[in-house]
This record gives sequence, structure tokens and C-alpha cells, in this order.
Amino acid sequence: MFHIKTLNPISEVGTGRLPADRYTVAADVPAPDAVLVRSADMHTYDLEDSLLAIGRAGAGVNNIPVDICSQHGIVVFNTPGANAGGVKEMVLCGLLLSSRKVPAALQWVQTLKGRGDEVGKLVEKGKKQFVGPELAGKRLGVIGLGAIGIRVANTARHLGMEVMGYDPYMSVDAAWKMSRAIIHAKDLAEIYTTCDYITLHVPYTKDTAAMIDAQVIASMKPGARILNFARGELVDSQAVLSALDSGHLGCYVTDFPQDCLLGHPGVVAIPHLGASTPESEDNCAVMAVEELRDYLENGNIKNSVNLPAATMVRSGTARLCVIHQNIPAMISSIAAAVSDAGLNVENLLNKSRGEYAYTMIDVNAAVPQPVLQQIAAIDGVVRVRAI
Ligand SMILES: NC(=O)C1=CN([C@@H]2O[C@H](COP(=O)(O)OP(=O)(O)OC[C@H]3O[C@@H](n4cnc5c(N)ncnc54)[C@H](O)[C@@H]3O)[C@@H](O)[C@H]2O)C=CC1
Ligand SMILES: O=C(O)CCC(=O)C(=O)O
Repeated sequence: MFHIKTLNPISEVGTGRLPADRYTVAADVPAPDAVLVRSADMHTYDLEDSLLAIGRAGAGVNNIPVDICSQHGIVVFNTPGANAGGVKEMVLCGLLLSSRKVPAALQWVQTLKGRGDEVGKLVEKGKKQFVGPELAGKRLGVIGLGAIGIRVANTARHLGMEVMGYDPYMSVDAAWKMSRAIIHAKDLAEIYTTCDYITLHVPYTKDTAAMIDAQVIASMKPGARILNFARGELVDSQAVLSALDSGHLGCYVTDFPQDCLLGHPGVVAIPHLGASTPESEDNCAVMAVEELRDYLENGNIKNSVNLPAATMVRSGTARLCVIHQNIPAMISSIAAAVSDAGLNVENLLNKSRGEYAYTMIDVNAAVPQPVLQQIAAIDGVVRVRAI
């Protein structure tokens, strides 16, 4: 029986794929084999000794202590692209909200309640406060051309916008999906200095923290609008507020409200709704559950953020799964323990990623406990199990 602990509500379309005779899924599991999480902060979470894997039903993993998980041999998965459609639509909504002053206009029109027959006349008189530019013909800068950035860039082209993208690490797969009409920015300065709207779609890491600071904002076009559906930490909120106060920035749309931003007329604050659609929630849950299940039952790794991709068709009677440091002589030491026990290797796969590597060995008989202990004791082995 596998025990899955949920730290956030997870769509039952996903958890329903875990057979009830082999899995328990609950918020209060004492010794979980795996955790399913959305945005809950795991930096203060006590990682149980039993924990083999974490499934992040979403893209960003900054809420998970990934390095510490690696040290404990806990595989962290995310669900690339599974909520990108939902976020893309919210970004389009953000573009319109920022341009046409919709939130302020909606608030204002409510103040006319009780004015009876005058309402129509007051609307026509008051609407001029909310004039805002059309998107067509304006330039949108997209920073980060991954699952979300590409969708935003391609769709903005259909709205008649000129789109400039920046992503120095863009994958070949992603490049294939991008419209050829997107202009490639040589550097970020080109985006900052020439775009009317700038939208952020990069992960929050130590390199991207506060990437939008006072200096960067000062280099932007007067009236520029910034959209942040990536992470609050990418933007220096105080610098944004000063630039809104001085009139240099036109608007800041954020999916990550902070106390200091709330109530400012130039800020459109959305309560982290980018991925809050039934479709995205279902997609993320299904993908995270399938990744966890394949790892728990077969040791296969797909869409991990800390260990290499490794998938091998099952053969033999049992499978040894070893997470170890990426150093010389690991495979020979593990294989020696296997052959000393009289086990025959039916199939073997070894993959590495940075400091860590992963070896799966299919053998012709059940692996005795002492052999597992012997492998666990090899210098450089982080975690071993037999399935
Ligand atoms: N508001 C919401 O509800 C959601 C927010 N997000 C946030 O959006 C981020 C992006 O999500 P996806 O597009 O799905 O991820 P992704 O991994 O598909 O794309 C991220 C892209 O950013 C690029 N990148 C990384 N560092 C960069 C840098 N310094 N400059 C330019 N490009 C850089 C990568 O090469 C990659 O192409 C997530 O990390 C997460 O923080 C994701 C989903 C939902
Ligand atoms: O689960 C959510 O609603 C958050 C989505 C998100 O921010 C992400 O996938 O990075």
C-alpha cells in the first residue's frame, strides 16, 4: 500500500487515478511515501524519512526545498505546461485590464448606485476618466519563452500586437512552437527600452529575484505596463510604487498581491488565479499523480526538477532503484553487490544530472534485505529501494 499526503486540495480527477486497493490519499498521513502539493510552502515542512517523492501539481517549485530533497534522495516532480493554458488566458485578461482601466471603471460605476434615471447620463459624462489604449499595434515584451510565455506571445500576435521575446535558455522543442513573427530580443535592455507592455514568465530563482528593480523600471518607456503572473519576488514592489506615483509606469498587474501594493490605483492585484481553472487543476493533478505512480511502482522518473529523466520497461523479477552521487565507480560497486548476492542483471539504466545520478537494475529474483543494506552502505549512495 502506498500512502500519499496532500498539502493542498488536489483535483479528484487526478487522485481518482490512484487505485483505492493500493493507495491511500489524505491530508493527514503519518508516514507518506509521497506528497502532492500545489502552492503550500514546504520550506518549513519536516521531510519524513518515509518520503520518496513530491509531486508539485503546477510549474513553479520555489515553494519546495529542492536541494534538501536531493540530499535526502527525494525526487521532486512538477507538471510542465499543464496549467499554461489557464495562465495564458489570465495574462490576456491582465493586458486588457491594464490598458482599459477596467478595475477602476468597475469600481466607479458602482458608486452611481441610487442615482436612478441619472445613471445613464452620469456614465456618459464620467467614462472619459477611463480611456485607455488598444492593444493592436503596441509592442509586448515576453520574458521567458517556456510553456506560458510562448502561448502568450503567439496569442498576442493574433491580437495584432508586435511581440518581442527573450529567453537565452529556450529549448528546441519550445522554439518549434513559437510563431516566426515573434521578434528575438538580443538582450533584456531591448525589451525594457522598447516595449509598451512587459510580461514575465520566468521561474523565481536567485538569478531572477528582483530582476525588475528601480534601475530597470527607469529604463522602460514612459507609461509602460508590467504584468507579473510568474512570482512576486521577481519585482521590487517599492520601485514599482514609486514609478507609478511619478507617472513613469502606467500600470502593474500582479497575480501575487502584497500588502504594500493593495489600494494603489495603478496596481491591479489578482489573488493568484492564473492556474485556477478546472481544466488546469485537473491537468496538473493528473500529470502529477501519473508521475508519482510511475516512480513509486516502477522507479521511472519523468518531469523531475532534481533528478535525471529515466524510464525503462520492466523486465526480470525485481527492480533495484538507487539514487547516488554522480561520482566514479558507483555502478561497479552497486553491480558487485548484486552479483555477490547471486542475482543476474536483466537490464540496467544509469542517468546523471549535475551532482546526482540514478541507476535502475532489473534482476532475476527478489532482492534480499541484506543486499539493500549493503548497497545503502556504499559511499555516495543516497537512497536505495527494491520494487
Ligand atoms: N500565476 C500562476 O498561477 C502560475 C505561475 N507560474 C509561474 O510561471 C513560471 C513559468 O511557468 P512555465 O512557462 O510553465 O515554465 P517553463 O519552465 O515552461 O518556462 C520558463 C522559461 O523561462 C526561461 N528562463 C529561465 N530563466 C530565465 C531568464 N533569466 N531570462 C529569460 N528566460 C528565462 C526558461 O528557459 C523557460 O523557457 C513558473 O516558474 C511559475 O513561477 C506558472 C504557472 C501558474
Ligand atoms: O496551484 C496553483 O494555483 C499555483 C500555480 C502556480 O503558481 C504554478 O504552477 O507555478
